[in-house]
Amino acid sequence: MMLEVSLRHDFGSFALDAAFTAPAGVTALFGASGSGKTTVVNTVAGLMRPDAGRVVAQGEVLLNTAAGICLPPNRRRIGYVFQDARLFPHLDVRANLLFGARFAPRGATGPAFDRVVEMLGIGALLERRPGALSGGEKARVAIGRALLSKPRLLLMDEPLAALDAPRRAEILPFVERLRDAGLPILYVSHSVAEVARLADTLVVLGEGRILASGRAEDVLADPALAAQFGAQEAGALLRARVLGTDADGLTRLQTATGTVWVSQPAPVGAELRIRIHASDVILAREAPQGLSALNILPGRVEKIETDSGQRAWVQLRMGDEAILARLTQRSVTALGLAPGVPCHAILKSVAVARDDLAETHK
Ligand SMILES: Nc1ncnc2c1ncn2[C@@H]1O[C@H](COP(=O)(O)OP(=O)(O)OP(=O)(O)O)[C@@H](O)[C@H]1O
Repeated sequence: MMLEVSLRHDFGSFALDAAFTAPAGVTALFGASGSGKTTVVNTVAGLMRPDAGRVVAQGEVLLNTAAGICLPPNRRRIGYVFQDARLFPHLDVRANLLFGARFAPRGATGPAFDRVVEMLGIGALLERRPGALSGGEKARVAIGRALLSKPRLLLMDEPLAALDAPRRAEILPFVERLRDAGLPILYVSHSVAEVARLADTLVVLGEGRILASGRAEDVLADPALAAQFGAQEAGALLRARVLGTDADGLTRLQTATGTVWVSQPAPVGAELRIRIHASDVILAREAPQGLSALNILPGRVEKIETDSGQRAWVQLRMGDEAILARLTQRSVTALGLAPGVPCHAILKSVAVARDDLAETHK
């Protein structure tokens, strides 16, 4: 286990009682404003000491209030990227980056200065002060500074929240590169699109409690949690591999249960995540004929969750994966949907998670 966190804290007006574990990869901490995300991240970083808590990173105990252990932030080997970058205004970019390097422990592994500068595309900015940088450039320098401290874990607290859509789209590939390089990341976000694109593990926080924690695709496809993600944003994540491009330009993808076509070009063999919004799914009991929709996948109803309106969330199981559909309760009754019933999902629209992000924030 890469990270184990448990904490209890009472602010008086707000109490937090949360525990989760995270394997390697990107763990997204998702929750509404005020649900306690920053408090969790600050506890991991050592910026906050909870009433009771335990934090273990890669086997090393960073906090154990019961045993009186609480390592100071600079001894935790954790990089922290804040929402507002927090660069030193009187230092140029080079000096800001070198400040991070001062905290790198002797013998720690991680990319060297030149590599970080190249990876983040900040070579032309080294002599500038933060006041002369755009929001996206500041974010990249803040990531660079954190990386140069050679952390064992990177904490990112809504690093893109202060940025506009084009700037966000510019930074995300860098975060993906860090993920692919194997750096464990705890990523705070309340954007479902960001979570769908980046997260391996998803932890959902609500009013100081953990509502769910597990593989991102399982949590996103859980009908009991769909309301947390919102009627517009809720939807499942499927893994797909690019098979090729058809003569008409559509890209053919292989998912666990069938072929899916998307309009975005992608190289053969690439592993993609596709995101299917629950509101873009129609269910049919029989395989439909004479329909313009290209993407139809077979599955079996697993769970149905009615909401307070006239709607319901239906989870369709497809082997190891699942799709979520938002239907009226009238349709659920008319189709005779119940757990175990075989069904076909007609996908009105399928988006590659990467392009989906840009679209969602347009
Ligand atoms: N030092 C403090 N004293 C009192 N209450 C606090 C303190 N820090 C946080 N809180 C309260 O704890 C709750 C959780 O705050 P926290 O910043 O962890 O939430 P969050 O999920 O990160 O929110 P956001 O997405 O808005 O940043 C809030 O109600 C906040 O007012």
